[in-house]
Amino acid sequence: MAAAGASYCGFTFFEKSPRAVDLTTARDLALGAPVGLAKVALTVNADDAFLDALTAQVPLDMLQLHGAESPARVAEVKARYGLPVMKAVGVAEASDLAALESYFPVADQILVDAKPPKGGELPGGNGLTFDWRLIAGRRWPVPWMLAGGLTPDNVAEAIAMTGARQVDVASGVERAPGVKDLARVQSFVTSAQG
Ligand SMILES: O=C(O)c1ccccc1N[C@@H]1O[C@H](COP(=O)(O)O)[C@@H](O)[C@H]1O
Repeated sequence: MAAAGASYCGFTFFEKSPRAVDLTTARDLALGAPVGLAKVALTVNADDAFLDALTAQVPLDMLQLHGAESPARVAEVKARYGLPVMKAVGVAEASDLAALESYFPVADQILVDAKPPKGGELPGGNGLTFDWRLIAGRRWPVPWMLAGGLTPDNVAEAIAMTGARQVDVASGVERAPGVKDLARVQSFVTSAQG
Protein backbone atom coordinates (compact mmCIF):
# COMPACT_ATOMS: atom_id res chain seq x y z
CA MET A 1 0.00 0.00 0.00
CA ALA A 2 2.64 2.50 1.09
CA ALA A 3 4.85 1.52 -1.84
CA ALA A 4 1.97 2.31 -4.17
CA GLY A 5 1.65 5.76 -2.61
CA ALA A 6 -1.28 5.24 -0.25
CA SER A 7 -1.40 7.41 2.87
CA TYR A 8 -3.74 5.20 4.93
CA CYS A 9 -4.33 1.49 5.35
CA GLY A 10 -7.50 0.11 6.89
CA PHE A 11 -8.25 -2.92 9.04
CA THR A 12 -11.87 -4.03 8.79
CA PHE A 13 -13.50 -5.34 11.96
CA PHE A 14 -16.85 -6.49 10.66
CA GLU A 15 -17.43 -10.23 10.69
CA LYS A 16 -19.53 -10.45 7.56
CA SER A 17 -17.01 -8.58 5.45
CA PRO A 18 -14.74 -10.50 3.07
CA ARG A 19 -12.07 -8.07 4.35
CA ALA A 20 -12.56 -8.85 8.03
CA VAL A 21 -9.44 -9.35 10.13
CA ASP A 22 -9.02 -10.41 13.74
CA LEU A 23 -7.07 -8.48 16.34
CA THR A 24 -3.97 -10.64 16.07
CA THR A 25 -3.76 -10.27 12.32
CA ALA A 26 -4.36 -6.53 12.53
CA ARG A 27 -1.69 -6.19 15.21
CA ASP A 28 0.86 -8.04 13.07
CA LEU A 29 0.01 -5.96 10.01
CA ALA A 30 0.09 -2.71 11.97
CA LEU A 31 3.46 -3.51 13.53
CA GLY A 32 4.84 -4.19 10.07
CA ALA A 33 3.44 -1.02 8.50
CA PRO A 34 6.00 1.57 7.44
CA VAL A 35 6.26 4.88 9.27
CA GLY A 36 4.05 7.44 7.57
CA LEU A 37 1.30 4.99 6.60
CA ALA A 38 -1.64 5.82 8.85
CA LYS A 39 -3.27 2.74 10.33
CA VAL A 40 -7.05 2.98 10.51
CA ALA A 41 -9.40 0.54 12.25
CA LEU A 42 -12.83 0.31 10.65
CA THR A 43 -15.51 -0.67 13.14
CA VAL A 44 -19.30 -0.87 12.95
CA ASN A 45 -21.34 0.06 16.05
CA ALA A 46 -18.55 -1.32 18.22
CA ASP A 47 -19.02 -1.29 21.98
CA ASP A 48 -16.43 -0.14 24.51
CA ALA A 49 -15.37 -3.69 25.32
CA PHE A 50 -14.33 -4.29 21.74
CA LEU A 51 -12.73 -0.87 21.32
CA ASP A 52 -10.83 -1.36 24.61
CA ALA A 53 -9.37 -4.61 23.29
CA LEU A 54 -8.70 -3.15 19.86
CA THR A 55 -6.86 -0.08 21.08
CA ALA A 56 -4.90 -2.08 23.66
CA GLN A 57 -3.66 -4.62 21.13
CA VAL A 58 -3.32 -2.80 17.81
CA PRO A 59 -1.19 0.33 17.34
CA LEU A 60 -3.54 2.69 15.50
CA ASP A 61 -3.57 6.21 14.13
CA MET A 62 -7.30 6.59 13.62
CA LEU A 63 -10.69 4.97 14.25
CA GLN A 64 -13.24 4.82 11.43
CA LEU A 65 -16.81 4.45 12.67
CA HIS A 66 -18.89 2.97 9.87
CA GLY A 67 -22.16 2.14 11.57
CA ALA A 68 -25.07 4.12 12.99
CA GLU A 69 -22.96 5.82 15.67
CA SER A 70 -24.59 9.08 16.76
CA PRO A 71 -22.65 12.36 17.08
CA ALA A 72 -22.68 11.81 20.86
CA ARG A 73 -21.15 8.36 20.45
CA VAL A 74 -18.48 9.74 18.12
CA ALA A 75 -17.57 12.34 20.76
CA GLU A 76 -17.50 9.63 23.45
CA VAL A 77 -15.18 7.38 21.42
CA LYS A 78 -12.87 10.25 20.61
CA ALA A 79 -12.60 11.25 24.26
CA ARG A 80 -12.23 7.71 25.60
CA TYR A 81 -9.49 6.55 23.23
CA GLY A 82 -7.69 9.78 22.40
CA LEU A 83 -7.51 8.86 18.74
CA PRO A 84 -8.77 10.89 15.78
CA VAL A 85 -12.16 9.63 14.62
CA MET A 86 -13.40 9.45 11.06
CA LYS A 87 -17.19 9.06 10.81
CA ALA A 88 -18.58 7.42 7.69
CA VAL A 89 -21.88 8.78 6.42
CA GLY A 90 -23.89 7.23 3.60
CA VAL A 91 -25.21 9.54 0.90
CA ALA A 92 -27.91 8.68 -1.61
CA GLU A 93 -29.87 11.94 -1.83
CA ALA A 94 -29.57 15.59 -0.87
CA SER A 95 -31.41 15.08 2.43
CA ASP A 96 -28.56 12.82 3.65
CA LEU A 97 -26.27 15.82 3.80
CA ALA A 98 -27.95 17.12 6.96
CA ALA A 99 -26.90 13.96 8.80
CA LEU A 100 -23.40 14.43 7.52
CA GLU A 101 -23.27 17.99 8.84
CA SER A 102 -24.34 16.85 12.30
CA TYR A 103 -20.91 15.22 12.72
CA PHE A 104 -18.89 18.36 11.97
CA PRO A 105 -18.58 19.39 15.66
CA VAL A 106 -17.33 15.98 16.81
CA ALA A 107 -15.53 14.11 14.02
CA ASP A 108 -11.96 14.74 12.91
CA GLN A 109 -12.80 13.59 9.41
CA ILE A 110 -15.91 12.58 7.50
CA LEU A 111 -15.96 9.66 5.09
CA VAL A 112 -18.58 10.47 2.47
CA ASP A 113 -19.65 7.05 1.23
CA ALA A 114 -22.51 5.61 -0.81
CA LYS A 115 -25.49 4.45 1.23
CA PRO A 116 -25.56 0.65 1.45
CA PRO A 117 -28.43 -1.18 -0.26
CA LYS A 118 -31.49 -1.75 1.97
CA GLY A 119 -31.29 -5.21 3.50
CA GLY A 120 -27.70 -5.66 2.35
CA GLU A 121 -25.17 -7.43 4.54
CA LEU A 122 -22.45 -4.78 4.49
CA PRO A 123 -22.72 -1.16 5.66
CA GLY A 124 -19.84 -0.35 3.29
CA GLY A 125 -17.49 -2.03 0.88
CA ASN A 126 -20.30 -2.66 -1.60
CA GLY A 127 -18.67 -1.12 -4.66
CA LEU A 128 -21.57 1.29 -5.10
CA THR A 129 -21.18 4.89 -6.18
CA PHE A 130 -23.58 7.71 -5.42
CA ASP A 131 -24.50 10.76 -7.45
CA TRP A 132 -21.36 12.89 -7.04
CA ARG A 133 -23.28 15.98 -8.20
CA LEU A 134 -24.90 16.00 -4.74
CA ILE A 135 -21.65 17.15 -3.17
CA ALA A 136 -20.01 18.97 -6.09
CA GLY A 137 -18.61 22.34 -5.00
CA ARG A 138 -19.47 21.83 -1.29
CA ARG A 139 -17.12 23.34 1.26
CA TRP A 140 -17.06 21.70 4.66
CA PRO A 141 -15.32 22.76 7.87
CA VAL A 142 -13.67 19.37 8.51
CA PRO A 143 -11.43 17.26 6.29
CA TRP A 144 -13.36 14.66 4.33
CA MET A 145 -12.71 11.68 2.16
CA LEU A 146 -14.73 10.41 -0.77
CA ALA A 147 -15.61 6.70 -0.92
CA GLY A 148 -18.09 4.38 -2.56
CA GLY A 149 -17.52 2.37 -5.71
CA LEU A 150 -14.28 4.11 -6.61
CA THR A 151 -12.00 2.29 -9.07
CA PRO A 152 -8.87 3.08 -11.05
CA ASP A 153 -11.22 3.95 -13.94
CA ASN A 154 -13.53 6.42 -12.22
CA VAL A 155 -11.48 7.96 -9.41
CA ALA A 156 -10.09 10.84 -11.49
CA GLU A 157 -13.59 11.80 -12.62
CA ALA A 158 -14.90 11.52 -9.05
CA ILE A 159 -12.17 13.85 -7.80
CA ALA A 160 -12.72 16.34 -10.62
CA MET A 161 -16.45 16.40 -9.97
CA THR A 162 -16.46 16.58 -6.18
CA GLY A 163 -13.22 18.39 -5.38
CA ALA A 164 -12.26 15.59 -2.97
CA ARG A 165 -8.71 15.88 -1.65
CA GLN A 166 -8.73 12.37 -0.20
CA VAL A 167 -10.27 9.15 -1.52
CA ASP A 168 -10.85 5.73 -0.01
CA VAL A 169 -11.38 2.42 -1.77
CA ALA A 170 -12.08 -1.16 -0.76
CA SER A 171 -13.59 -3.44 -3.40
CA GLY A 172 -12.46 -1.41 -6.41
CA VAL A 173 -8.84 -2.51 -6.09
CA GLU A 174 -9.50 -6.20 -5.51
CA ARG A 175 -9.19 -9.18 -7.84
CA ALA A 176 -11.63 -11.20 -5.73
CA PRO A 177 -13.64 -10.20 -2.64
CA GLY A 178 -11.13 -9.43 0.09
CA VAL A 179 -8.06 -10.00 -2.10
CA LYS A 180 -6.25 -6.78 -2.95
CA ASP A 181 -4.61 -6.53 -6.38
CA LEU A 182 -1.42 -4.53 -6.04
CA ALA A 183 -1.45 -3.48 -9.69
CA ARG A 184 -4.96 -2.10 -9.22
CA VAL A 185 -3.90 -0.33 -6.02
CA GLN A 186 -1.01 1.26 -7.90
CA SER A 187 -3.24 2.21 -10.82
CA PHE A 188 -5.80 3.71 -8.41
CA VAL A 189 -3.21 5.86 -6.66
CA THR A 190 -1.71 7.00 -9.96
CA SER A 191 -5.14 7.96 -11.31
CA ALA A 192 -6.09 9.71 -8.07
CA GLN A 193 -2.90 11.74 -8.07
CA GLY A 194 -3.66 12.94 -11.61
O1 LIG B 1 -14.94 -2.91 3.13
C1 LIG B 1 -15.75 -3.48 3.86
O2 LIG B 1 -15.93 -4.70 3.80
C2 LIG B 1 -16.59 -2.69 4.80
C3 LIG B 1 -17.35 -3.36 5.72
C4 LIG B 1 -18.13 -2.67 6.63
C5 LIG B 1 -18.15 -1.29 6.61
C6 LIG B 1 -17.38 -0.59 5.68
C7 LIG B 1 -16.59 -1.27 4.77
N1 LIG B 1 -15.82 -0.61 3.82
C8 LIG B 1 -15.77 0.81 3.66
O3 LIG B 1 -16.66 1.19 2.63
C9 LIG B 1 -16.02 2.07 1.74
C10 LIG B 1 -16.50 1.89 0.33
O4 LIG B 1 -16.17 0.60 -0.15
P1 LIG B 1 -16.07 0.31 -1.72
O5 LIG B 1 -14.83 1.01 -2.21
O6 LIG B 1 -17.31 0.82 -2.35
O7 LIG B 1 -15.95 -1.17 -1.85
C11 LIG B 1 -14.54 1.75 1.86
O8 LIG B 1 -13.80 2.84 1.49
C12 LIG B 1 -14.40 1.32 3.28
O9 LIG B 1 -14.07 2.45 4.07
